[in-house]
Amino acid sequence: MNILKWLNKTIKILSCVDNPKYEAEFLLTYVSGYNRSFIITSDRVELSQKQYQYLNYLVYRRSLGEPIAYIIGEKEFWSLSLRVSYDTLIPRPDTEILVEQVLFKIINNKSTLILDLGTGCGAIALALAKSCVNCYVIGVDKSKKALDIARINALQLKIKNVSFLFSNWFSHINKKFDIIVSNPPYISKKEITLLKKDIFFEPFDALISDKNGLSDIENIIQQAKKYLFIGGWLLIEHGWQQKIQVQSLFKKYNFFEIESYQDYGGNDRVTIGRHLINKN
Ligand SMILES: C[S@@+](CC[C@H](N)C(=O)[O-])C[C@H]1O[C@@H](n2cnc3c(N)ncnc32)[C@H](O)[C@@H]1O
Repeated sequence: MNILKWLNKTIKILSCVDNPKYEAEFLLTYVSGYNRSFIITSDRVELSQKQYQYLNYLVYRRSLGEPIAYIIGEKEFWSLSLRVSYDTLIPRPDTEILVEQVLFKIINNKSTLILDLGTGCGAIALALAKSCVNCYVIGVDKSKKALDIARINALQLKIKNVSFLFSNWFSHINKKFDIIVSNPPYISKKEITLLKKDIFFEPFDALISDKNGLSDIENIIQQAKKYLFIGGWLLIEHGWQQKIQVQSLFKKYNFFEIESYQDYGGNDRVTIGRHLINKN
């Protein structure tokens, strides 16, 4: 079968996804190694039997809703190509807002010790470590399999000012940090049923939290001051409807300079607060 015929057939099969043409072309470039302009200008080129069979297998997986990132085992975040697996959440572009806040509002090239709670494939920790050579970042997770992926990513990207360790939130942390960041699970059990089916391929432990999605966020905010130097910052990613509740939790646990920031889609996404006085 030639490229044109395969594309036309695949675009129909993938009509259930948001952008079938883009995804069909993406899978074709991934399997064939041809770039997009070659695909467009040379669409009469025949696919080999091996390419054809492998492509159809990947398209079948995609048609069942499996995210492209799991199919190819990779996702770009902060211009870093990161390995992902079924044990890690797929990093989202919205999370780059949190990285931007740390780098441009708080650090300003100062030497800084950062803790990333719930690091998954290491996206936030690696983006911060790569962008700030004066920083040292520790990423923790309760999923040992996710930590293995994060360590592979650090090795492949040759990022040395980062390390990853097991911890159930703060359970294995015994020092203080300048900055604590987290993109914790924050989706409620009720809300998850309303989301796109792609999400059911991701680890539930990375997504769902009790108390309307706020249980892990509260747990982190409540404990964070013990692990922050005076003047240190806590930054938390949350759901677009959780800003008011998250700001209240920052106030309840005596954080100052509380502010929230929106993602690229204009949704409230990250709330930050500062530890200024030693009062619980
Ligand atoms: C929403 S994912 C975020 C992953 C990654 N930081 C990112 O932004 O792509 C939440 C992560 O928190 C981890 N996690 C959930 N509960 C945890 C706990 N009690 N202690 C440590 N990590 C936890 C999950 O395994 C998952 O990797």
